[in-house]
Amino acid sequence: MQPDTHRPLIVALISHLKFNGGQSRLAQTLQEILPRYADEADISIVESSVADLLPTVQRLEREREIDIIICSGASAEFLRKHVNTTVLSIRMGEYDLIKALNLAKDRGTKAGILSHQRSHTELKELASLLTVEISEAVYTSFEDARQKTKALVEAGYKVIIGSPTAVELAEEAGAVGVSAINADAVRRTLDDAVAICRSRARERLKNSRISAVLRHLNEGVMTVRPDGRVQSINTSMAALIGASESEVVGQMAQLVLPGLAVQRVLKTGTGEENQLIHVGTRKLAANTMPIFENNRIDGLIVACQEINAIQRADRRIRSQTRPSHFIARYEFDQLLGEAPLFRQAIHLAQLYAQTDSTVLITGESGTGKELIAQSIHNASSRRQAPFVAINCAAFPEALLESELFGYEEGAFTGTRKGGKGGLFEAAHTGTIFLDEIGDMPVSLQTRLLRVLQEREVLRLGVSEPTPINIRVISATHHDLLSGIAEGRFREDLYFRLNILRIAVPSLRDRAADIPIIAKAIVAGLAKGDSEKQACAEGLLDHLMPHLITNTWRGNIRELENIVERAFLSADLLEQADGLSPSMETLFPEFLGALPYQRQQQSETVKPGSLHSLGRAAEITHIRKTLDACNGDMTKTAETLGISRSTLWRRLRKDS
Ligand SMILES: Nc1ncnc2c1ncn2[C@@H]1O[C@H](COP(=O)(O)OP(=O)(O)OP(=O)(O)O)[C@@H](O)[C@H]1O
Repeated sequence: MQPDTHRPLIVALISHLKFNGGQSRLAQTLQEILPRYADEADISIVESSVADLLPTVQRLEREREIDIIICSGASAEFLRKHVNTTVLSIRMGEYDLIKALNLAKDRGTKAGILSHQRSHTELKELASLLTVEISEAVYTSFEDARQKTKALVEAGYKVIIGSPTAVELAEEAGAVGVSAINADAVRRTLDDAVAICRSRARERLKNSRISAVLRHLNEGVMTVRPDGRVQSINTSMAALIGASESEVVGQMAQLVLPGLAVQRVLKTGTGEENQLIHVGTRKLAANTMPIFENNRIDGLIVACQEINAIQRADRRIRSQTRPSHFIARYEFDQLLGEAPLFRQAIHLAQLYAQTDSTVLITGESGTGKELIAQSIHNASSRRQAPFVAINCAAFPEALLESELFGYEEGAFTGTRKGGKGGLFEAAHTGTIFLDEIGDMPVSLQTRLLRVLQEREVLRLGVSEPTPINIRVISATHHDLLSGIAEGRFREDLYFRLNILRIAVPSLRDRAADIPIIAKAIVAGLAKGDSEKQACAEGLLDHLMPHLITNTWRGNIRELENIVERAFLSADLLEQADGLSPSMETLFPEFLGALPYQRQQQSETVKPGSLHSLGRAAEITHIRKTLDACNGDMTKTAETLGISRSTLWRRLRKDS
């Protein structure tokens, strides 16, 4: 912002009926008081004949901008009508009048007072104090002043008090003129003029601050006068409408921004927000607000933004404020595995990433379905947008519904103030990953189908849908076709989801990858500690034959657990105090007397069988862990080393 370097110019104008070019007494006295204003303003004393008044001022105005002109009564009145510069009239004060009346008294005559426009009511009392007979005549123009002076003189008032012009008129009429406009009166008026200049400087500073703010706003701003015409625009608005300020100032705002609610807001005084208007090929959102001055509408302020810019900002803000769990961390090259079956699945996923179609990923739990979904998102054109994953098996139906669709405040008891957007809305412009889709309750499947068909989402308790732009990737370890046959899964939804399909092989089906993955997990855990790494790798070598047999039914999540255990146990087995645990105790699922073997899902468990006892012990353990974790499913799953969905499934089977 530029500093205010403006130095005000005040012109003290002394007018004379007859002016011969010399310097009047008043001008001389004024000259003496000028130094006191040196810090505030330039003051120029100008004398002129009444006849030359206007050309003189016009000449001065051409030379330099005049801030204020001060001059006496009728001259001030005359100038105000003809020039734009502010004109202050030098008024006689009571003290000036007393001095003038004293003079008249000394001359022993009645005194006539010529006042411009306003009569001095206090004069009568003053006159009685001074024992001078007075008569006041109020005039409005030079000619009027001349007539009134003449009349006073004819009525025996031989002293006429008034402005320098009145003095001349008195002398012209054969009376004595006494000027009531002395240096004091001019000084008072100069003080007023300087105060006005100061307040204008403050106003200018305020305005330049506001203009600086408006100039730097990205929003286009336009101010509109009460008559609906453009008063000003900032540079952003000029760019939006493709016209310069000088081209639009003074035009009807409605022509500049067609369809803008100018007249309506001026009439009602109620602002209108987010009005959609078209300027050429541009779509703008306009906010039109009334400006009130003393309770009256004094114009409008219009703020516009290009819709595209709003959407870009919205995307940027959303991505910056996106919770960390709405970000896909994995990329294809982070997925481990060389087995042809796995590589084929990845190749397919890479191809699908180039499209925007719905993908269904099938495979056993823990095979890496979510990682593949994340990698597809990160390789797709939506990579900058959110990746929102939800496990449909991990929530009770009502909670899953509100999580997915969101709700309006008051839609049900316990709603959050202001409502809450669901995950579909959170995934807008990005990808939603619906894990364990086969576990989604049928009622929600119907709502999901509507979202997929209409591409809009309806929050609970709301009738107005919100349009969304999302890619859907779903995953399941279930056989959805048997779900359809059993009435647990909607066939039409299956066809909607099953457009592109990826089958992720289980670890059993790519056993050759087990050592590769196990090694990578160890390296990750060792964090550069090569001794520890070698130790754990040695231990894993012992376990590897058991891991790669077809009897071990674990997938990568289970492999991670075992490798972590091996990594932590390697130290223990090294201890030479005879207390080190045996391999059998550490890895009972492979080496123990009662090996834990995962049951095939299809396998039925006969009550009373060894398996059913194992299941009962497992459930008891799960429940105990759940209690210890205060019901926190995530913590419980972590402690047990299983996924939330597996935990949920186990608990459901138990209930
Ligand atoms: N190819 C891979 N390379 C490295 N790690 C993998 C790979 N696939 C999966 N993982 C790891 O295995 C674990 C399980 O992966 P993920 O959650 O993607 O499986 P999922 O099939 O989605 O499981 P669920 O059906 O239980 O949700 C994760 O910790 C992941 O890091």
